[in-house]
Amino acid sequence: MSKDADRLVSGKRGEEDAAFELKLRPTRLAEFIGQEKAKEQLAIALEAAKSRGEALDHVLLFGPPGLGKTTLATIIANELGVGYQQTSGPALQIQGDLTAILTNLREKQVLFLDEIHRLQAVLEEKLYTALEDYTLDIMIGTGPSARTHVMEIKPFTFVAATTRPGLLSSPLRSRFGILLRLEFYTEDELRFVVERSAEVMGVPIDHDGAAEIAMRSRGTPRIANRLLRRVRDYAQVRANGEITRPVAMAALEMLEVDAHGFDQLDRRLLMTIIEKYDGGPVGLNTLAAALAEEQDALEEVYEPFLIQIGFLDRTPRGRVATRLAYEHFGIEMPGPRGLF
Ligand SMILES: Nc1ncnc2c1ncn2[C@@H]1O[C@H](COP(=O)(O)OP(=O)(O)OP(=O)(O)O)[C@@H](O)[C@H]1O
Repeated sequence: MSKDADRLVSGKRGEEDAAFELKLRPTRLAEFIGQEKAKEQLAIALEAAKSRGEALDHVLLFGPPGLGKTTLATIIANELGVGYQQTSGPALQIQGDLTAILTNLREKQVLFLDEIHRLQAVLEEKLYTALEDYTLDIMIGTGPSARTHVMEIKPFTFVAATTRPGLLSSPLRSRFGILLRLEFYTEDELRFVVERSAEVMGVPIDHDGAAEIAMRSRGTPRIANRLLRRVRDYAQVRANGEITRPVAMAALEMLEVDAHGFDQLDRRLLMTIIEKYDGGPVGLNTLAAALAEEQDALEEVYEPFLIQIGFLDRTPRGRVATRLAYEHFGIEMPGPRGLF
């Protein structure tokens, strides 16, 4: 498991998350909290496809990890009443794997491909005709006598997810009719997520306890659910089992998750920019080296939330700590730079 997935406040799925997520995952669109824009767009497309009796257009879901992309893919299949199959870019290694999946598709089913930005280029090209007109070019034989056979496959709905839409080629992007961007959740929405999960898990929690967990969950349901599990343990061992605000606060303090949901790594990231690079700008690769972290993890997982809450700026010359970041750490911001 990567270092990042070990973090309590990472949006990436860790091993322990998987089993819980199966239980906690909403199964219908009406149970899916928040993401109103994406939900409305999807609801209309679903109804239209159902009334025409056709396969739903291909869907691209994008946004930071843990916001509900996999959940939405399963909801799409449930709402359409069709089969669901899941794979991922890194899992597909050879052409034969993809061919086998595509030729075994059932009518109008959903095929979900996670991390599509990590799909190999040869496999991506193979997908083009499958997505465009439900056909597959299959090579028969080798050498000069090789022939291409065009094979028909069943109409299906391709649902792909990515945290890095910018890495997709334009021919691939153009094959999706429905593009859904998932945003960070508000604290109120996350409170609902926490209350709903607590109910499913049979954990007593009051309104304020749920609000405290929501506030520290970095706009991300996966983190909210993970913090809820840790706070539940604390409540059972150190309190009477019920999660109230003081119990949640004490548990999260012990876990070193602060009021913004920052953990040590966020603090280290911002403090490195402030102290070592005078607040920035500092290039992503330099920053990654200074923190001994992977560039991808910084860009995909840590930065989006810090940017969203206005603590970090991504400029053409590099990353910059903002006034809010200085204020958070009680450090005076240096005066305007580059005047002389
Ligand atoms: N809108 C929501 N309402 C309630 N629970 C949600 C919602 N979105 C996500 N969750 C919860 O958060 C967990 C993570 O969601 P999901 O696995 O769909 O994230 P993801 O965006 O696909 O992440 P990744 O791309 O890392 O797989 C799920 O178990 C689900 O319980």
